[in-house]
Amino acid sequence: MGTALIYDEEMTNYKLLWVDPACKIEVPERLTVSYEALVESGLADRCMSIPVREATDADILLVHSEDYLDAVKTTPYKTLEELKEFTLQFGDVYFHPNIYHCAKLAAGAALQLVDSVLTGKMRNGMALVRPPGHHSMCSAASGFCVFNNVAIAAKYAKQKYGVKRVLIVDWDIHHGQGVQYCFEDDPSVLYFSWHRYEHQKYWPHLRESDFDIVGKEKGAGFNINVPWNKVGMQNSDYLSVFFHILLPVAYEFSPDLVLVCAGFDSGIGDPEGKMCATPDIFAHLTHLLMNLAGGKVCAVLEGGYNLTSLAQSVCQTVQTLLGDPVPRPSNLDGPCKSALESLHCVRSAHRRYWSSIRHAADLPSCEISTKHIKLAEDKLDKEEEEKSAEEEVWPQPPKRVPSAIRTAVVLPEGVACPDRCKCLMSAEDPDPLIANKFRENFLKDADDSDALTTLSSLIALAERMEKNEICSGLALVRDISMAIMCVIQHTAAALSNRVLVVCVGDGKVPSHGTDDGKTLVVQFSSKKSEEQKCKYYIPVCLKKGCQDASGFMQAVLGLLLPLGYEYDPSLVLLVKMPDSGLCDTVWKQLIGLLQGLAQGHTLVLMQDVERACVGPTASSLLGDAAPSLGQLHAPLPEDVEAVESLRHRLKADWKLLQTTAPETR
Ligand SMILES: NCCCNCCCCCC(=O)CS
Ligand SMILES: [Zn+2]
Repeated sequence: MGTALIYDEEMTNYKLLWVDPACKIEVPERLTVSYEALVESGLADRCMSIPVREATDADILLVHSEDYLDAVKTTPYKTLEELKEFTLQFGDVYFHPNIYHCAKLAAGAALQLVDSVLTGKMRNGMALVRPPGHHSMCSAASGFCVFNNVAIAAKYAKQKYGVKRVLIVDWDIHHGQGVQYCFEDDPSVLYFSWHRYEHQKYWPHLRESDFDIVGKEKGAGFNINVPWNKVGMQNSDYLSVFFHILLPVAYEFSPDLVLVCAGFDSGIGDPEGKMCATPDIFAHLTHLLMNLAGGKVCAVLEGGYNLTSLAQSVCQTVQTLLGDPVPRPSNLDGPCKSALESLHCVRSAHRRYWSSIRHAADLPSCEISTKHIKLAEDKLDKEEEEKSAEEEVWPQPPKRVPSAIRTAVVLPEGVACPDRCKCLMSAEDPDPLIANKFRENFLKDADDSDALTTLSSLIALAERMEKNEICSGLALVRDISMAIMCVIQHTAAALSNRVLVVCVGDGKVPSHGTDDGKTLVVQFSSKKSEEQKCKYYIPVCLKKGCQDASGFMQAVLGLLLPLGYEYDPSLVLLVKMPDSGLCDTVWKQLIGLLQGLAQGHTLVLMQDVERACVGPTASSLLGDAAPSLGQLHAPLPEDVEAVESLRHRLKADWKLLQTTAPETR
């Protein structure tokens, strides 16, 4: 199954017909530059183009009132003066004779995308639409939005396909208040939004956009607001919120469908957002969502007003939906103080609803109250306009060239090569020099020619991954620790290399290279390790080892991913120790998530008895979405304690582990 792309140039055929400074940025070119960038980069051709359709009245009435729909229906026949008059009843939006038609196409595009994914025709997809939707409400247009495309899509998915739980991730820089109002008492739709807020000083200046608004009645806990109280937020800030709020809750919620209010005004250079996150961050945000709901992710364009930044961010998102490896997360230097305060506030507001963040520290009541400096809005907006917007510049996103071979395997005799994989067995005798080195350093039994063959194939695989000829690999070996040593020593030889070694299960893991940081070892096991712990050797002791999905996933999302992203390895060596107790679905989730690192260069080592695991492992390495884990129960208190105490001990060295602002004395 492929990636759907839904776009129709008819949606460019409306624009602002009068002077209105607040609306002048919402131009037809937003859509043309996005689509043309996809065509130019060859990404459009790799997608399946799905036609738009007009949303029907019934579709629109899933969210909007009849009065509102009837009123909007009159706009095509209005004169310019009547359109201006009609517009005055709403805020920061404009009407045009053709905008009703385009609004029906935008909503219809989202529904076509949902149909393609929920019928199983497509794996995931993106709809490039305007007008955007997330600000529009039951009976009102707002913030350039006429119909709430994503809210309609969520209602439609539940009604037509019986979808039980929908996750809406709104990474646009504005609060989608229309979505919040639509689902605030609905526990079947989890709405997550971050947004520029500045303690209510920023548009739309709503008290209900703050972190303490969590949803109503049965919907309490299913509305997550992350206010950014300063501009200039960077990649680290966004990733920290994913690792420590969105992902733990999303995995606990276990959605059947993920809808993204994909606004790119949260990217660098945008005049509205004034943030500093670079376009490649959207590759990571998309990737981190792609193992939820069995990969059923539907992204619908919302905002984005810097045409360069917008086009690059759209390409980063679509290329990730297509399954291409994501760029390395360069120089993440940890979340800023203001982001940590927001993180702390949101986690403490939601800890009572979600067991995955139950342990979050409570808010000291005095601090960080939701300061509402209600200043005169027009004064503020004017201030905003006056400041000269210095042109932001940022580097081109790195080229993301998929390897010729996605996954290669090194298997013992008699183990079938999984389909879509390349089997590597060095037929010719290994280079005598290397063979001797192996004999001296690794082989217990010098004449063990099998081991020699396996090791030389393994190194050949690692070398071809380094050259990006092969993206990921899987090897079945008899002696796991020998294989680990061999790969680490080989890889460490190249100066710029850093290897993240992730071990699941008990067993001795070589600590070679952890003293100088060339290697970072994270081992999940049920045994306390007596090994001296240092910054680069992190044993994670879980009560049931890797058998309890909740505890394990909490450790992966809140500990392993932040560490891995901050460490930014060139290779991930993922080792499944014998009898790790890890079930296939959790194993596949782990493989899927770790491919966000090292441009997807994941090398999996398993004991040669694990033949049954070759197929499932290969499937995940090939980019197939991992099956959903189902709703996760509360992690064991011991596991929460273990992960929390590790995080507290390590956060001085690893800034992405922080979830609260450092004590300000
Ligand atoms: N520049 C400061 C004034 C704020 N103007 C807000 C205009 C509505 C934005 C809505 C939007 O972008 C949809 S994603
Ligand atoms: Zn926006």
